[in-house]
Amino acid sequence: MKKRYRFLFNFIFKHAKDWIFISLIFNILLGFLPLASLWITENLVNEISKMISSKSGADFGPLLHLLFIQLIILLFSFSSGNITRLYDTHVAERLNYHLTKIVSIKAASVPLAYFDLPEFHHHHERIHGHLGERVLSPVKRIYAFVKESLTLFSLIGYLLSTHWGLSVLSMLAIVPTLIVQMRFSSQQFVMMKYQTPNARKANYFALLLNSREIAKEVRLFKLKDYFIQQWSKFYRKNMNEYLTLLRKQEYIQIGLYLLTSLLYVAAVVLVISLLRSTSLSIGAFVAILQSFERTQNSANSIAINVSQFYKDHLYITDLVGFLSFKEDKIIEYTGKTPFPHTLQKGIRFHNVSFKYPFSERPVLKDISFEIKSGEKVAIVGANGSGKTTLVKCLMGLYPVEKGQIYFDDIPITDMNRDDLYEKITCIFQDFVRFNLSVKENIAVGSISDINQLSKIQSASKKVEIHDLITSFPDQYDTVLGRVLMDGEDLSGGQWQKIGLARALVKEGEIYILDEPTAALDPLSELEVFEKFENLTSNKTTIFISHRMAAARLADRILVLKNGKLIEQGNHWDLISLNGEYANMYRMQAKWYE
Ligand SMILES: Nc1ncnc2c1ncn2[C@@H]1O[C@H](COP(=O)(O)OP(=O)(O)OP(=O)(O)O)[C@@H](O)[C@H]1O
Repeated sequence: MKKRYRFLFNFIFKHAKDWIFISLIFNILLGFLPLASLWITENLVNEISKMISSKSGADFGPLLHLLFIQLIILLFSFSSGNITRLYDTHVAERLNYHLTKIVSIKAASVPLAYFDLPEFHHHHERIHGHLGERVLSPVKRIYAFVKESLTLFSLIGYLLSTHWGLSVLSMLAIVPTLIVQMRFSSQQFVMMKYQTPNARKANYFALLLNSREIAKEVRLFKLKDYFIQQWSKFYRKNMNEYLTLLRKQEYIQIGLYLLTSLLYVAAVVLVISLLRSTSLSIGAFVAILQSFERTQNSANSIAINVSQFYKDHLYITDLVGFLSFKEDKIIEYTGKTPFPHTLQKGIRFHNVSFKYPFSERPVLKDISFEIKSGEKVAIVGANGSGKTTLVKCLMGLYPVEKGQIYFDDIPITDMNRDDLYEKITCIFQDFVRFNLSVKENIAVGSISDINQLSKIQSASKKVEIHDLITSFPDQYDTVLGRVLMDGEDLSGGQWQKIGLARALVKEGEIYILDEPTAALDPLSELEVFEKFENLTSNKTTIFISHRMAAARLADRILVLKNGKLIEQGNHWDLISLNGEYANMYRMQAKWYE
């Protein structure tokens, strides 16, 4: 509780200190406005009735005086809404900017394994949207509470000065309203929380229907009806539950209005009897009825604000929960040792075993091998044998469960993680095709070089994509993809060259290619690997491929099967071993006979 509100207060204080004070003063003034209004009404009505009943000439002086004050009050009351709305929106936008930034930085810095956790995604989804407004909301509610309480107590005081029964009647409606409204809010929030998984599924299907990437499949496989049906199933379930709750709440709300109206009628009866028995002025009569109505509005407003505050409180809990999201099962490397300037000995896996944090299935089983500095290694094996997982562990994206990985005898657990990412370059099989310019698409390999066009050009020349790029009217500023704007579309093979250029632009120590060449024909793939080997001649390279002809080029081949390293050696060693590799090689050789 404390932590949440410390965060909230510090955050708003840091970015909207002026708003905290100005808004409070404004609300205090607004809190007394209804009482001032009533005082004017009472006096105006009395003054007018005096004028009507007066037989001698009317004195307009006091009336004009009262009308002038009334004008000021009206002006303040009408314009206050616009001014506060504008000021609040201004501050909310400012907070939104800062919070969206904090949330995005958090999402981009958590361990990769968090993205395997549905709870992490649900959390993210719940706090999504209008962050500034929602963070400001609890403070606005407190201020509104202060404002309405001042109004309520000043008016109850006014009613009390006339008759205690009037204040009792007006207060009788407050308690049930307060309880019911608070209950409504918590029900709605609980519903939103448990509906998140279904809402995410509905959004996912809606996204599939709108996504450019899968537009081909949607048409070709006639998936439209199936996806709409799935979307509708999840959407309607949530919608029906929400509407049922809303209906129930509306019925209760009508019951509450009935109670309030009865209390109002009782108050009117009491005032009429007072008119008859005491010397109550006509102005006071009008003001009492107005103030009775106004206390009900204030009570309602207080109840809504308290109950909505509860909703806001749950939201803040979620937001702070997301910002401090931690899953104990997921360990992080927090070492400080820098990566060696140049790798001397190489990489060593020592009895490494691994299973994904939320799975019981072992993926890597007791793996040990060494890669010498500058060596070219290929990893082969059937689908799901653990090749990508092995390189993910090597890059420190997933911490290993048992065993150790060494870089020149420095354990990965001691290594500075950012330094490690800096020295290892990997192009994955599903590398991202950004809807950004060619220049950016290549420079993401080493984003600090975004303005070094000669470096970017040199990388693209090496992978022979420079000529194509310069044939575009905007050359390196040409946008790739057509989602954000009217850009150029590249073929699968051309994109892969962009991917390789991305790897080359970074001057790393270790280069990993995880099948980024899968879309190329076997001969082109072979060519790319040969070329890549030459371009990175003195660097350590690891490439994963299903094509044994490409693996032949490697100094050493590691063969994985069901998470175990079953063979290693060069092509001829493994052929003469006549094991798994030789088998795969012969099978593939047959395709080309
Ligand atoms: N994030 C994850 N969480 C849980 N299990 C995973 C995750 N990623 C991969 N796996 C599992 O780990 C096993 C090894 O997957 P991996 O991607 O390493 O195989 P691979 O040898 O690279 O396969 P392929 O040749 O098909 O790319 C698979 O059984 C896969 O289901």
